[in-house]
Amino acid sequence: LGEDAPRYPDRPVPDWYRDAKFGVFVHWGLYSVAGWAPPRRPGEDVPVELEYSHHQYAEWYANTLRIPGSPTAAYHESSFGVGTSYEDLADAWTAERYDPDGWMRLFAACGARYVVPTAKHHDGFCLWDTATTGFSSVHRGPRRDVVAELAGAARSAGLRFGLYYSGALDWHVSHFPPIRSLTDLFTHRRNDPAFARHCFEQVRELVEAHRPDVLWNDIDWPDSAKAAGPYSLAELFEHYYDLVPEGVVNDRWGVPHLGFRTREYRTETGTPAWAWEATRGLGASFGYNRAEDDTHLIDATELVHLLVDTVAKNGNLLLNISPRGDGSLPEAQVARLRELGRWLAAHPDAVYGTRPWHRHAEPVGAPLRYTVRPDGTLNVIALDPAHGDFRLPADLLGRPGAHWGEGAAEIGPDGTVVIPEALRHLPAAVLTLPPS
Ligand SMILES: C[C@@H]1N[C@H](CN)[C@@H](O)[C@H](O)[C@@H]1O
Repeated sequence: LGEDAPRYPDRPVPDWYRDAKFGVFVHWGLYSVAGWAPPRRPGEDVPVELEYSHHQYAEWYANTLRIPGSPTAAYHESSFGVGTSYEDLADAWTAERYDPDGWMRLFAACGARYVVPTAKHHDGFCLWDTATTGFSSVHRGPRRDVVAELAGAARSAGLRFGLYYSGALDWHVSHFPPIRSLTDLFTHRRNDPAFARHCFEQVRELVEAHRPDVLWNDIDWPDSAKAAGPYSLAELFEHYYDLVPEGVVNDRWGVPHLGFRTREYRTETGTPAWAWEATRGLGASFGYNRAEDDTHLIDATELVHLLVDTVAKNGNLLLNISPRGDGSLPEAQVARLRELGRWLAAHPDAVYGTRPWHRHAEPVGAPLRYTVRPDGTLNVIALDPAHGDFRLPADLLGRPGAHWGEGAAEIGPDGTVVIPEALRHLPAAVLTLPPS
């Protein structure tokens, strides 16, 4: 870094974030009106040359639509007619079933401790009362300050409130050809000072109006803001932390300052020492995709396993929900969220406030995950207990006081742990071992 490179703060990730473990991501925006992408089931892939023309992310609709011959271009014309542009959809966005309080009460009931809605995605449509553009939910479509309503509803529901911002891409103010490759993704974006100021001013509005507990930037930030000076990223971070002392940022700003690291539809292989967050949709898309059905969604048991595996590896899970354009929540997604919430409500001490053990799982043998409570109690979490009894690893043999929640656990001299019949239907059963 040159001598004029700005100095970035070195801040620990706040305990509230590390203790929270589970958040809900909300991708809701103009793209939710069309709400369509080529659906993709778990494990399905497309050849790399079709990666962007057949993008599975429905929130990429504005880009995919511009790729000649793409399925999205065909869907758009057949659904909205040849003369309708993506931006015309802004006036068709009524959000008549949008219920911010209902959303947040549901997320809190499902065990989320924080929520991160999109304030502006790559399409450039802003969901707050911004002075920087008329392309917003206040000036067009819903004619509502969505971010303000979500911030109030989240905090009334006892949730920490974060905001997603697309710092690298804003297709409303950029005039590049459509992104058709990973190379395009990093070249078809503005890095000029005018755009850097535009982004700075938008995020400053959001920070000053809503004091978001999380600033979740995506992909990168305009390069011209990475040197010291007015409208620089360093200045924005300083302003943010002054106003939000317990605030935290992610790792997608393109500078040597980060809070938690992010993994999108991926996980960590081991247990990193740093705080990180796994994020994914319930299906293959973050934005609502009407072409997805139950077979495209992760099932509830896998969801519990994903959360437990992530927490055992020192991570948080930021699970996305995709509201429809009218503001209603897809029932199949809500059902999975509620199922996860039921498991979490019955096993809060296995997750919230825990920290990793010295290993997250067993290299071979029983599918176990480990977390440690603040008092040193070890949670031995058996995934899929229906598969029956398992053997405790040698370093846990002989530790007294093993419990299954209410009752003492039966452990044979060879370490065989009998899973009570009453627990075998659960996505995961939690055996506790008192501090050694
Ligand atoms: C959380 C996801 N991040 C990607 C960029 N990696 C976005 O392109 C995508 O639309 C979604 O917002």
